[in-house]
Amino acid sequence: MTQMPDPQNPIRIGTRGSALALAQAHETRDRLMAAHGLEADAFEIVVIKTTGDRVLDRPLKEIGGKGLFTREIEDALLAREIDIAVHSMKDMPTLQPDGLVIDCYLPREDVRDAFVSSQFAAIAELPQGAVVGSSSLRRRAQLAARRPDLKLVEFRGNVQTRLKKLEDGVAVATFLAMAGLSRLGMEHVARSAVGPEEMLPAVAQGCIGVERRAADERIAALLAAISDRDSALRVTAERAFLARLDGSCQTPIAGLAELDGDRLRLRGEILRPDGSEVIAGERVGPASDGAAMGTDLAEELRGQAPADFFDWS
Ligand SMILES: NCc1[nH]cc(CCC(=O)O)c1CC(=O)O
Repeated sequence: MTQMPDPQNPIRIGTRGSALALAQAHETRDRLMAAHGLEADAFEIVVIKTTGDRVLDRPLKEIGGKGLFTREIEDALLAREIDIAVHSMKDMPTLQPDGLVIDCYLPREDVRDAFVSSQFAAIAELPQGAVVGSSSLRRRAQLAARRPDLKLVEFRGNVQTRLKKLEDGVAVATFLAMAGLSRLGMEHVARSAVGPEEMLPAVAQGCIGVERRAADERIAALLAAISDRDSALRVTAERAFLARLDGSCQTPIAGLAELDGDRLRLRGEILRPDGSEVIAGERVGPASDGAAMGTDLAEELRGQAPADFFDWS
């Protein structure tokens, strides 16, 4: 029989310390409590600082390397300092270290980006030459592709920091994930949601994934009860697409899978960082073929990309 957690031997949930990360860790804990009839004292939330949290003064692409927001948390899992790790799947490398797996995905939040501005209601309203803040390679490239007139400035930091920069007039608009805002109870900050036709979201945007030690059967059984099948199917397709394209985190990539019954529609897009070229495509097929569709779509887009498309240096 599976040994249930108790206050003497709590399940240790590893997470980053940002307000959003903590909200996601609490959501995971609450779902586990509800699924297994446990009290909050059966869990302990362990905050772990990552390189991405520490280095705030440089653009992410300069700090470079994969797993900027995840490596220290995975190390803690492997060292048995925590039992599960809660992640924004958007920030996760496509491969997990030996000994770790992610096979639990929570029901997905809104996948769209939010347009945030006190003066303007949507991208189309931005005047010629307006200054927009974003440090996301994808959002910057997508915006530049649509609106080459806009001026883009770096905008690092958590939601509160970025809103403060807007207030201070560093830029007139920025973008945040709708999912992050709604998990923080800050939906009101979004002036409008940007549809996937206008801005295809990042792979796995809005999806929380729970990582564990592959050999930990007790935790596997606990997590199975809260794993969402639709999220898993969609994120599997999107991450297969990403995995086949990836390499550096220097290539702007977007991808979104949606389910209609058992049919999965996967859209994908790669861009030049300056938005001067966008290569997009889609696949539709049975949901169980998501991974193959992702790989296949990635191959198609790679096939259309000029030889220099993936070297940015
Ligand atoms: N890169 C940071 C990050 N990772 C996940 C989210 C939002 C929540 C999500 O997409 O699940 C954010 C912030 C943002 O893009 O506004």
